[in-house]
Parts: sequence; structure tokens; C-alpha cells
Amino acid sequence: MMMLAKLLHSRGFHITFVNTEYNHRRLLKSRGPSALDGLLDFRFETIPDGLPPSDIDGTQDIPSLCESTMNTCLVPFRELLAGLKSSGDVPPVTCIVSDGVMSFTLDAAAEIGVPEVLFWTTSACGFMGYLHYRELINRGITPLQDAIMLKFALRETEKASKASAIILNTFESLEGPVLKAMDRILPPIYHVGPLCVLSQQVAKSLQAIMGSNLWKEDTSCLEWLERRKPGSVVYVNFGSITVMTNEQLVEFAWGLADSNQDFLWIIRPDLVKGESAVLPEELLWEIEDRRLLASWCPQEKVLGHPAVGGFLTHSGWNSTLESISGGVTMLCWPFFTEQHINCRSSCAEWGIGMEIDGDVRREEVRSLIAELMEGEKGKEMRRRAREWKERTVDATKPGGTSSRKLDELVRMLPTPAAGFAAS
Ligand SMILES: O=c1ccn([C@@H]2O[C@H](COP(=O)(O)OP(=O)(O)O[C@H]3O[C@H](CO)[C@@H](O)[C@H](O)[C@H]3O)[C@@H](O)[C@H]2O)c(=O)[nH]1
Repeated sequence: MMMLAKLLHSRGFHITFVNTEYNHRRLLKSRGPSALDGLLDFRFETIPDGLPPSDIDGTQDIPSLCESTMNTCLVPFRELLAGLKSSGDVPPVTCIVSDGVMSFTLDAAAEIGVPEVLFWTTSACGFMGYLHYRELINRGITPLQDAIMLKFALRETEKASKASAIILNTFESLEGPVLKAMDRILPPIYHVGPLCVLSQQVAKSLQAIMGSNLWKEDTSCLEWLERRKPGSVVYVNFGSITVMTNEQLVEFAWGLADSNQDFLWIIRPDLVKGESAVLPEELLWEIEDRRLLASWCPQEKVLGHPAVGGFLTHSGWNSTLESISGGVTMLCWPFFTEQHINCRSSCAEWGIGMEIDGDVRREEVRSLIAELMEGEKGKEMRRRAREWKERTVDATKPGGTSSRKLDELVRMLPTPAAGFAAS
């Protein structure tokens, strides 16, 4: 969302970026107290998420957060818009660009009479999956294990048809058939991905400020990578929400240790469910020279580093796209949401991934890493990954499919001269 906001800013829009109070505090903690001072024409505002106050430095409980934003956020968002209107020191709001899972903003946009564009940050195929939940229920094949999330996904996706347009972080040659199928059932789709590549069009000075890492980045891993041979390091990161048991963590650790490859492993403070991650002492000794452990890193830079030869990932969409953009092959261990779909696409459609069983075992981790880094299949996957990387460049260069879509989006939005986008 931050990358998209910066792209719109560089096309002349005044931006008001709306965070939840909780995330705003965490951004200030991880990036420093002046990190969100913004610019005169790129400002930050906050609304409460409706959950009880907490100063825990970790990801909130997702079902509780979804229910809370769905039921409580419209009122403070409406008040925020009214406050902006009366403040007089910002241009009038001419468009709302909102996260797809914040569909309460559609009601606010309708009330003040401006268009709203929804940005679904999932893969196109994952979003298409959500759009079919109703059909699964109708056919009686939904197990209904988590009624809150099912209700949430249904409501948010069904409201998507009320938006003026939908933005997706994908590109035509990657997900063409799904995008085509969506054209028939949804408002106009603007596929402007990978945003991590397209946003390189933004001025370097703006790229460098106002980041969105919720934990403090440890940049020493880049120096560590500098001392490693090209393509020799396995990079391990499960994104910002995935949790696992300590037994699973230990299986991954022994699998990595037994693979004899160097590895960089990001272990978030809240990665292990309800406890701290504990790795056996003897294992830590065994791998001492070959590993770097950290709690958060500048992932895009890591995936762009020549030393990285493979990525063990949870198949979150941003991680998948960043891996594709870096030309890096993947071992996929999907956890929830549309990650299973992304994993399937990486493995079966794009030929750049291999899946690890949900019930992870050290032997499988070891043998898949060996195949990925040294086997024939790994070699073929690297060839495909190089091709996909080139396609990300094609899509985002001037005249490329994603660049053209961004141009069209900017033309469709109310004029930048008086424009103002809130996300
Ligand atoms: O040490 C780290 C770890 C992650 N990241 C960044 O954090 C983002 C993680 O995003 P993603 O890979 O999409 O994972 P999640 O945070 O788990 O994403 C959630 O949201 C995605 C859509 O936006 C969905 O695809 C996922 O299923 C859902 O879990 C990426 O941009 C990473 O570069 C870092 O910068 N440093």
C-alpha cells in the first residue's frame, strides 16, 4: 500500500495515508519517532482498530482484527474524513484508495460522493478463490471450521463489486487467464505489479523514507551475504503473520543444518505460537559457521542479492512477487489464507517452486534443499526463475502492461491537480 501511495504521489496526488493506531505506533517504534512525519503533500493519519489497547510488539489476532475493523472502523473513518474537510490545510478528498479488506471505506466514499478504488494485496488467483466462497457454501463443501473468517471473506469480497475499480499487485503474463476471467465479473481491474519493481520509478529520495516494516530491520545480514558465494545461501522467512510450533521450528532447523548449505533465517519474535523460539544448543553449535539468524531484514534487498540461491517461504503474495522479481527459486510451506494457492501457482504453473508437506519433517527439508540448490530440477527451476524475472522487467518498463495500467489508473482517478488519495 505504501508503494502504491508513493507511485500515486509521484504522479501528482496529495496523499493522506491512514493507518490503524496500533500499526502507526509500531512503525514509529521500528523506524524511529520522526519516521512518519511525512511531507507537506504526503501525510499520515490514524484511526483506532476497535481492539482493546495493547503494546505487544507483534501481529494482532487476525480473526479478532477482521471482526473489529468490519464492525467498528466506519465511524472513526467517517470522522477523519469530516475533519480533513473542515481543516482547510489539505486539498479536498477526491478519491479513496483502500485495502480490499477494509470495505467499510466504500460506505464512507459513497457518503461524501467520491469514487473508491479497492487494492486487493493478494494474488489475482487467491482473490478469485475468495470470490468463490459463496459457491462452495452453496454446494455444501465448505467445512466451516472458522466461521468468523469465512463470514469476513464473504462480506469483503462481495462488496468488491461496489468499487469503481480494483487494483491488483500482479502482472498480465503471470496471471493472465485469471485476470481475463475477472474482467467479466468485477469492476475494471488495474494490474500494476510487481509493485516492488514498478515503484523503482519513484524518486530515490521518496523511496528511502516512510517505509512500512513493523519490526526493526537488521541490515547486518547484507554484509554477511557479501561474504558468501553467488547462489550459495538459502534464505528462510515466513513473513509477518505465519506462526508455527516449536517442534516445527526444530524440524526446519535440523533440515537446514543437515543440508550443509549456508542459510540466513529470519525468526520473528512472535514466530512460535505462544512462546519464544528455542533451538537446541547442539544444533546451534553445529551450524555456527554457516548461518545467520535475525528477527527482521530488508527482504527485497536480500532477495536481490546474488548470494541468495533459494528462498524457503510461506508463499505470502508479497514474498512470492519479490522472489520472482529477484529471480529466486522457492521452497514453499504455505500456512493460511491464499498462500496455498500461491504455492500451487509457484510449483505447478510457473515451475519455480517445490512444496514442503504441512507436517514438516527434517528429512524432507534436507532433501528438498539439496534438490533446489544442487539437483537437476533446481537447475531447471533457476532457468525458469530467470525468465520470470525478465518478465517482471518487461511488465514494468515504459509501455509494459503494468506501466500502462498505472497510466490508465492515474487518468481514471479525479485530476491530480486537486487530487487527494486516502488509503
Ligand atoms: O524480515 C522480513 C520479513 C518480511 N518482510 C516484508 O514483509 C512482507 C511480507 O508480505 P507477504 O509475503 O505477503 O506475507 P504476509 O505478511 O504473511 O502477508 C499477508 O498478506 C498477503 C497479501 O498482502 C497475503 O498474500 C498473505 O497470505 C498474508 O499472510 C514482504 O513485503 C517482505 O519483503 C521484510 O521486509 N522483512
